[in-house]
Amino acid sequence: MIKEDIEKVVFTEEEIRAKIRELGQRITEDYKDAKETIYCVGILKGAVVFYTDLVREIDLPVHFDFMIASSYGNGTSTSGTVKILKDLDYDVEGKHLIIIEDIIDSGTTMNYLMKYFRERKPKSVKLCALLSKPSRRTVDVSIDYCGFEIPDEFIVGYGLDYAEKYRNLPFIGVLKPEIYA
Ligand SMILES: O=P(O)(O)OC[C@H]1O[C@H](OP(=O)(O)OP(=O)(O)O)[C@H](O)[C@@H]1O
Ligand code: HPA
Ligand SMILES: [Mg+2]
Repeated sequence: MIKEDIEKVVFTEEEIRAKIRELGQRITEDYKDAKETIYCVGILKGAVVFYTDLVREIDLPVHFDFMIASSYGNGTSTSGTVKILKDLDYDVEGKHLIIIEDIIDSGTTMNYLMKYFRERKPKSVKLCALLSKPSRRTVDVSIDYCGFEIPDEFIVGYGLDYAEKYRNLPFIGVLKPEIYA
């Protein structure tokens, strides 16, 4: 059972659900008068679970788009290089973009992607991240909608992986130290 590999639960399913409801309400309020289409851009794979729950809390018409970006490989720290494995499907010039991400850690991935999105000349671009580790930041990232700030601990679950495992845990937790051995 994968739950046996967890040392402690950091956020329960209920805590995550309540936070996502709050984020969805804030986004709905902020964009309720928007005339241009809103594109919700999920950064796969980590954001997939958060994305599907968050979009259902936004009470406005939105379009779906996704990028696949990877920089961690099988370790617990960034390789420093962001690989884009899938680009956006749509031309987003003049549109409102909401970038949906699971976690901002060193900031490497989002610092790189934000420049990339701005080059596409959207009408606006905002970032919504479920989790942020401010103490780990090596480059600047400004988060418009942040779920939880967390300390410097490697976490898994709710989309977040260690070596591709644990993404399907319904809560967020810290692994037992022997798992990394
Ligand atoms: O702020 P950073 O230090 O760049 O870390 C954050 C990024 O790292 C993880 O992705 P990863 O590269 O592991 O790919 P994944 O989304 O497929 O898990 C996570 O999903 C973020 O995209
Ligand atoms: O704490 C983390 N857990 C899983 N994936 C991650 N990618 C960046 N930080 C993390
Ligand atoms: Mg990711």
